[in-house]
Amino acid sequence: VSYDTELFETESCDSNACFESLQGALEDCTCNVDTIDYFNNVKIFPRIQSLVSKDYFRFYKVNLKKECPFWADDSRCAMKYCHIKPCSKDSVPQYADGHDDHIDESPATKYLKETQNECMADDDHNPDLGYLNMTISPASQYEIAKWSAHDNALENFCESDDRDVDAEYIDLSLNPERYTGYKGSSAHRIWRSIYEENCFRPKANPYSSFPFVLSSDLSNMCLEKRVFYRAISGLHSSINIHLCSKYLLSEKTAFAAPPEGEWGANLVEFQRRFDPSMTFGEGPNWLKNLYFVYLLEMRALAKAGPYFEHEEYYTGNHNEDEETRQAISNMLSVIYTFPEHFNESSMFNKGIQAATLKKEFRDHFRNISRIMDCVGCDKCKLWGKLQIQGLGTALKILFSGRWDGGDADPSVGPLPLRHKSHERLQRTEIVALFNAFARLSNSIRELENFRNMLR
Ligand SMILES: Cc1cc2nc3c(=O)[nH]c(=O)nc-3n(C[C@H](O)[C@H](O)[C@H](O)COP(=O)(O)OP(=O)(O)OC[C@H]3O[C@@H](n4cnc5c(N)ncnc54)[C@H](O)[C@@H]3O)c2cc1C
Repeated sequence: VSYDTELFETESCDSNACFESLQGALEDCTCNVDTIDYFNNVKIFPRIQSLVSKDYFRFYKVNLKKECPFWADDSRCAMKYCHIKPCSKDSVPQYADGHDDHIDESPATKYLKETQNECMADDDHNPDLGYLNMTISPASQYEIAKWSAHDNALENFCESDDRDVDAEYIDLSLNPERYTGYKGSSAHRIWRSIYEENCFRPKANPYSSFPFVLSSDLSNMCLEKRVFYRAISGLHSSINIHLCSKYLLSEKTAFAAPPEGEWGANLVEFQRRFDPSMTFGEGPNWLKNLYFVYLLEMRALAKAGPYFEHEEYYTGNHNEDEETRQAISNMLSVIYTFPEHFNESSMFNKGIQAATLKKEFRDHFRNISRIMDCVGCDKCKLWGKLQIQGLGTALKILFSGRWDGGDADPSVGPLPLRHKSHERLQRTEIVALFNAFARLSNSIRELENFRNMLR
């Protein structure tokens, strides 16, 4: 299948085709799209959005300066107006020299082949739109210092970059996920590498370009590999829905535009990305994958519910901490009532191979989180890292085994809904999981807006 770029240059049709196919069963779970639409838009969306505006969830500690382990630093070499000539032979590490056709699978060279021609792609970046606002008020800084002291006193077993010297708190409310102008070969290299990390492509990639995986091939994959692909694809959809719903409609310099520029929903952009006629029929499947990853994360929240209900949510402000805990309990009580949770017990249970597959699953996911350090736009990197860490936390709850057993609640039928566990999560994991779920919830809500625009 070759990718016909002309398709993307045609005017978008005003058909409702992406929504016509976006209904009914989701596959790999018992649920359907309409059930989730109603449940999310009416019950979950208002609760989770209010929750993530609380201080505990508003500040996310992350290291955005980590070097990309796979290719020469993209953001530096692709920056507009950079006076140092980007990617001159001397500035590129020896392994990226481009003369060696030999490809090995060591991390540093794994994705190298594509990097070599792409460092000059200056037009793919707009530093203004990708600008990350690092402001934290002095009062917040003081409070945050107290949080760190509190957290450091706890035992921590998981590796994450919030302890790196370069890790910094970022106020998520100052940096909404929206259109940044990050596109072209640099963004494609990231997505391609991520899908390549999905060892789980059904066959050696026969496609000369996009799409990386055809949905018709998914039925040849085992459930675990399909779940992996669908989770990543669902996240991809969510990111792209956000950039369509918060699109830069007119620049600040345009006549009569507000000083910030005018931001809002761009239906043509949405259709270009999801209409079946523009995506080899794949768009509606990519949207279904969004619902799928939403179910996955919601199930993780339910499973670790007893733990979340009793976590401290420490910010030093006792009243706010208590409010946060109550808001979480309230949202979880709604989540517990969802009738058709994703059932992870059907995964990784087929004999000896299951353990190997599980390890592979985890390793591949870790690699994806490392690829996030290669994203060449700080704002995209921030939200990419957060959402991958959130999804990783959900997978850990579902599949590490550490949240199984205990006192599961048998009153809810064959799938024990919530499990007591003595495991703890780090602050960044909790912040990432709830914010990631809030992003997915917001995407499903935004789909409703696009659906209404097409009526
Ligand atoms: C981690 C990350 C975060 C980003 N964050 C932002 C952001 O905050 N704001 C912003 O404006 N841009 C962001 N981008 C860029 C954005 O995702 C697109 O890459 C960019 O807009 C170019 O879009 P495109 O139409 O060329 O297709 P892309 O989205 O780049 O996709 C490449 C190809 O993948 C296939 N594909 C598309 N969607 C799916 C799917 N859901 N499942 C499976 N396959 C799919 C298609 O064949 C498509 O042609 C981010 C990119 C990355 C990698």
